[in-house]
Amino acid sequence: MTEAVIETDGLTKQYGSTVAVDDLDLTVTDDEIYGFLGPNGAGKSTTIGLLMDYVRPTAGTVRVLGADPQADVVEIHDRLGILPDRYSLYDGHTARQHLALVSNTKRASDSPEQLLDRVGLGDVIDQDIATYSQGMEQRLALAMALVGDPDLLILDEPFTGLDPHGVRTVREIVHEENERGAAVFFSSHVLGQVELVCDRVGILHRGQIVAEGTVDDLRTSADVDADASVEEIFVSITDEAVTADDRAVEGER
Ligand SMILES: Nc1ncnc2c1ncn2[C@@H]1O[C@H](COP(=O)(O)OP(=O)(O)OP(=O)(O)O)[C@@H](O)[C@H]1O
Repeated sequence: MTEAVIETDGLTKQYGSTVAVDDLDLTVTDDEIYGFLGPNGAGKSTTIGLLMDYVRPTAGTVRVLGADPQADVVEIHDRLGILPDRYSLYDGHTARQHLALVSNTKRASDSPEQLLDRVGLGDVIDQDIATYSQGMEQRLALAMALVGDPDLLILDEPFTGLDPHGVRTVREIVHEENERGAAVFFSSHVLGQVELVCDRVGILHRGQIVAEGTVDDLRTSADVDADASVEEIFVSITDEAVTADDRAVEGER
């Protein structure tokens, strides 16, 4: 029997006249790898911010790991690993020190060597992170998300800045974590990787889910060829959503 690890009901976030997340009903279960896709500005990072209680909803509810992020933030953060879109690393400190910081907060006892080996940073564990490249920083941020064997991993654009080896490493880690028993929720623009990794995807457009299912489901429902790539499916579905919006605006005139 699966349980929901993410559940939103009518979730809405408005910034002035901009509706970043619009009446979103989203469910992710404890056994799945869910890809959260959408064009720039669709509301992916805002949704993740709402799950993490970095921002507060204008309307609707959120449950993460069965708890309310506004009330049970510590409990949730103890059981969750997050790779945010903008993370802070501290120049003058090593990767080992960064992991120790997260481990202390979570009262976890992971081996920093093992975690950094997994992300390909085993050789630079005691090097000042000021010397790290963008891809190395991204690998360290991923290692920090893995501390404490989380039940849920939320990864905002985990492939950013990574070379092909790094992309493969992330894919392997996502699978390993899922096999260990963690659910994985990640946003991505790297559409080629999505089919290789995700059990299910949701496509967000102007704060609303416009398509959801397995990549095969979406291929069948979208107006594309049977062998269409995820990119072709994505473009077809989001273009269709734009056309539907334009028609609705025309209808209002
Ligand atoms: N703090 C904020 N103040 C005002 N508007 C915001 C704020 N954060 C996000 N927005 C707006 O909300 C909408 C959704 O933004 P969000 O960053 O969630 O999209 P995204 O799907 O993550 O985009 P990207 O793929 O470019 O990272 C955009 O129109 C954005 O301009």
